[in-house]
Amino acid sequence: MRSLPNILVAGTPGTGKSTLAQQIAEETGLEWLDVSQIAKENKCLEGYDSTYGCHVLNEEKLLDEIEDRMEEGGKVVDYHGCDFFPKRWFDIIFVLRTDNTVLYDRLIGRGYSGKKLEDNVQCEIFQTILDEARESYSPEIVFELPSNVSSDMESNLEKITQWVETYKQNVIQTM
Ligand SMILES: Nc1ncnc2c1ncn2[C@@H]1O[C@H](COP(=O)(O)OP(=O)(O)O)[C@@H](O)[C@H]1O
Repeated sequence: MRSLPNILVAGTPGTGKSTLAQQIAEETGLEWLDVSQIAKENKCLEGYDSTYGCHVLNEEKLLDEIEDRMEEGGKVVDYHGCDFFPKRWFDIIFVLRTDNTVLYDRLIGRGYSGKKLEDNVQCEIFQTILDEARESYSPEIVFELPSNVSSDMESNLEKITQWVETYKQNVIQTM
């Protein structure tokens, strides 16, 4: 058991991952690894996908980049995909879920349109990320959390903070 847990926050773009991950870090003292930023800074992005208007992630390079920090424990990672991370890295996975109409408005607000908008809303409708998480990790460590309104965010933060506290207590008891 790691002395501090690693948490993955997954979900379709716009479901609130980076907002929640930052709040978890502030509240619990765990360190937020901003994977998108780390990928940019360390040249882990290559090629350009014109349909989605984004760069293609070199997953192996990103994993090498964050491996040492992940092995230390005490990290919060947020990313839309979750199947390419080593299974051993995470103690718990939260998948944020947002109603399609709410998500649609958030993505429009972010400037998404056309196929990029449609595909992301469909990804949420078909619970693609939740299925991916359940297939990639033990289902008992994968939790689905609603993320429609700000009170959802607050209650998610409270639950996760409580979980981290319980984890720390269990570590102390097993020492
Ligand atoms: N539960 C929520 N209630 C209200 N607004 C939210 C909620 N979750 C996210 N948002 C808003 O939606 C937008 C996208 O959130 P963000 O954290 O960037 O999503 P992601 O990292 O999943 O792409 C932000 O403007 C954020 O404030």
